[in-house]
Amino acid sequence: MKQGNVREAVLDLLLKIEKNQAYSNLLINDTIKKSQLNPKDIPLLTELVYGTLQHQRTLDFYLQHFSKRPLGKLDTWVHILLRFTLYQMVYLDRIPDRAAIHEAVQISKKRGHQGISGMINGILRSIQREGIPKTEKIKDADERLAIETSHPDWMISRWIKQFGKEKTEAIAKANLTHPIHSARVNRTKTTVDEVLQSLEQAGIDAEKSKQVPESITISKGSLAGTSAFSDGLITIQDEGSMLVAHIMSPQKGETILDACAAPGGKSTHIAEMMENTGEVVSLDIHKHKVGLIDQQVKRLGLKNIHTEVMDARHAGKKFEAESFDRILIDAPCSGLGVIQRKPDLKWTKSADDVKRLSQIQLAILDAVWPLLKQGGRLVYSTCTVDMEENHEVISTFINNNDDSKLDKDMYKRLPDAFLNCSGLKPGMLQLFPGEKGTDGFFISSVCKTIKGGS
Ligand SMILES: C[S@@+](CC[C@H](N)C(=O)[O-])C[C@H]1O[C@@H](n2cnc3c(N)ncnc32)[C@H](O)[C@@H]1O
Repeated sequence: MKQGNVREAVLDLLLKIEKNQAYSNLLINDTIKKSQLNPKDIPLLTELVYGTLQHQRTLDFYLQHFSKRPLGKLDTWVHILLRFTLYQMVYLDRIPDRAAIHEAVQISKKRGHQGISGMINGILRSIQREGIPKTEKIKDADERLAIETSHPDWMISRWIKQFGKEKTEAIAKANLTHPIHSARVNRTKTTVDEVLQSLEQAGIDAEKSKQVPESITISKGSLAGTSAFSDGLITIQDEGSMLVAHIMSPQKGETILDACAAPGGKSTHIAEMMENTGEVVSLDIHKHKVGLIDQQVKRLGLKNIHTEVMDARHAGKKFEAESFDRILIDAPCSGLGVIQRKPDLKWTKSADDVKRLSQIQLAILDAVWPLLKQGGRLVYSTCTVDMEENHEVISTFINNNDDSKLDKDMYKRLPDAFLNCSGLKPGMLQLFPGEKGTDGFFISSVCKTIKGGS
């Protein structure tokens, strides 16, 4: 397949993402599976789709200087074609500008009339001649940061208010870099060294993590088709997520509730730590997602996970009060910590989503709390960087429940590498993108006091 066709696939994908608000990662995987694309073209397709989504606002700032019409008035396909062609010109050194422009003009001739291809050619040639405009002229410093790092204003102002300017700049810049790929070794079946040997034979570059004992980091190659993956020796998982099971610290034979469990990354980690003893009850509100947990349980050869389709807010109807030793709520959230992997979240999420989600998070906490044994531990986590969904949800919950208290010893169960995290507070850890090479992630541990005890 010629490169021109790859770019047409990119245009179709970006149009679908823009119009249907479909998730980029799901759509790309689906397109790759269904299309006849030459495997050699897939890295370019992925780079153009993710890169354009990631740098969308900066690209629009540049384009607006050269377009006579407001960008919002252009046909969507024209706007998107300009965006991803400019992405190649600004960010991809290996593609000559004239080649990128030529491809854009060819596509525009197929899709539109002569006038449109002339306009596209005109805008792109002007940028090629004059260079991109400077952002220094943007007077408002917060708006400049938002445009330079391609984030919406509301997100940048929120982070500045919550974490300060310096931290916000670090988060926003880290969001533009490539995420680190890591995987968890299933120590019920094998060891880290054995997995590394097997991956080396499969041509994958991987090494032991310096941060989490059961983690390996991958610098080259895809794990999906390897025997280590199909034989259930590894699970692809970010190291921030791996910390959850460490903070839970489940003991052999315990009964654990994972209230929002699909696709099962953390349930399976907990079950592995319990070495196939006890029981992990894994709930999810969506039936098809519970099927995904079942697939992972089978692949990993685990015997101690029981799955059920259930809205965690109704768990009290099915399970007895004080019946679980530990509970995990890995809550539905805005996902602002995984922008490196899902850049479209910047353009689809809003401050209203954060508010709505924080109410659901609190409702789930309230519903499952009675199910925790006295003296037990509840771990709450999200993959977001936002105080309203994180610190505030936990503080509100603790204020409303006299038998709850922050677990001040939580840090003792963290691997040493995380003890100097800037977001570590008593009973709470906010991981920021870029700080420890993990996703932006939040974990809090809450203890249930024993009646009549302290
Ligand atoms: C962040 S994801 C969980 C990821 C999972 N813990 C893992 O590590 O693979 C949140 C999950 O909560 C589920 N969910 C949303 N609302 C729920 C509810 N009211 N009750 C139970 N599950 C819910 C979603 O379907 C989603 O699968």
